[in-house]
Amino acid sequence: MFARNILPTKNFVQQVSLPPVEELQIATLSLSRALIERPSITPNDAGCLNIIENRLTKLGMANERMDFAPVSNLFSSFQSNKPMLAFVGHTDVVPPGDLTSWHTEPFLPIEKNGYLHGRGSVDMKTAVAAMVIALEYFVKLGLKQNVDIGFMLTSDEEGEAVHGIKHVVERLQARGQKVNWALVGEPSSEEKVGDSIKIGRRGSLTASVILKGKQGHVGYPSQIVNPVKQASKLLNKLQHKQWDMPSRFFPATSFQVVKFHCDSGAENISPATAEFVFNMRYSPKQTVEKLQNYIEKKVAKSGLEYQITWKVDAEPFITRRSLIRKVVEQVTSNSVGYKPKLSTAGGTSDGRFLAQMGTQVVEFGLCNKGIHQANEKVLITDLGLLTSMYLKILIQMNGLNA
Ligand SMILES: N[C@@H](CCC[C@H](NC(=O)CCC(=O)O)C(=O)O)C(=O)O
Ligand SMILES: [Zn+2]
Ligand SMILES: [Zn+2]
Repeated sequence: MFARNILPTKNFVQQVSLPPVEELQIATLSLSRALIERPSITPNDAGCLNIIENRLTKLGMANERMDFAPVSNLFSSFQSNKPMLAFVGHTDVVPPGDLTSWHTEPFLPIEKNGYLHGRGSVDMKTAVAAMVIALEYFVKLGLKQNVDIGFMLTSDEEGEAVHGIKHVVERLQARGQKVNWALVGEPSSEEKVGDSIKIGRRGSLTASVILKGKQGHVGYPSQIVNPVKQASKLLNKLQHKQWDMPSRFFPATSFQVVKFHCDSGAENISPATAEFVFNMRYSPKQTVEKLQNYIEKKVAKSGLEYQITWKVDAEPFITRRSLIRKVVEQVTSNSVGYKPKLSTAGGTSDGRFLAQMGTQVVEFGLCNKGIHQANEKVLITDLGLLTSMYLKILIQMNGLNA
């Protein structure tokens, strides 16, 4: 249980007669299936947002398409001029990859042994469906809406992520519109729904390095400079370096090589260049400048001519104390009996764009086992559970601001 002083004052959920979880599950499953059968490989939305837009319109929401071709974006709200709680998510999915690794068709939703199978079932069409169903039931309850409820959805989260939520946030900022709290539905849970929520994310930094040597006959080593020798020495150092230690909320900074290329075109010629790309997920103990300076010095030490190109994909962010976090913690512990771990592990998320506009961001969704893998699947019973928790969050957030 929580210490009393961090609990929101009242449990408003207790005062409401909630729909049966089974009913929520059936509705969420049906909408999830409709979304999964659309092959929305990033940045293609494949009609998912139209389905959602139609349902939100029926609830009396004002929908704005903020598309930026080929990306589709939807911003919806009740336009009540009250502080806003926004549900944030994406309809795009990563490509299925090697089809022979799949036991089912990626874009054919199949229910088998208690699981719903299909690309996007984990990440994150089911969570988008759960958000919509939770709001439909919340509206049906007829409670007073003390906060405006918004939806911010995109088809560009898995790809470049440049014309998706970032674009929507820029449009809202340009007209002075604020989002007070954001609930991102990325699959934050580990073993059981609600056992882990994300309260921030590490930064992401990518670099491409080209080391230039001297090509020549492999049988005359004194006449050649093989850049692979320097590249492997350098990578060995960078891959084994302890960049920093984990802190209370952040895992340590990590370094991963994602591409390595050298090819002279023949077996008896050493290559003229070695090229590699690495990605770092960095904690707030680092800065981009610090990492760049360190790595550039090490590359220069190779003694070879080189070229480095940097790309800052994401800055780290964290939401420390916030109402939305308290409410999510309260709802999970009251619903499933355990307090979620507060995490910042995993990839980056669109939460970073909202954090930049001062929004309090929390990510809470289904279990992330199998994310981006072949044979993606979720437990069907988890769908009802997640929807009921989203519904309780809506009830509690609206009560708290009465
Ligand atoms: N390429 C874009 C956006 C990449 C976002 C991606 N995020 C996830 O996979 C989320 C997974 C999770 O919930 O942990 C990533 O981290 O690469 C960019 O780099 O900006
Ligand atoms: Zn995702
Ligand atoms: Zn993803």
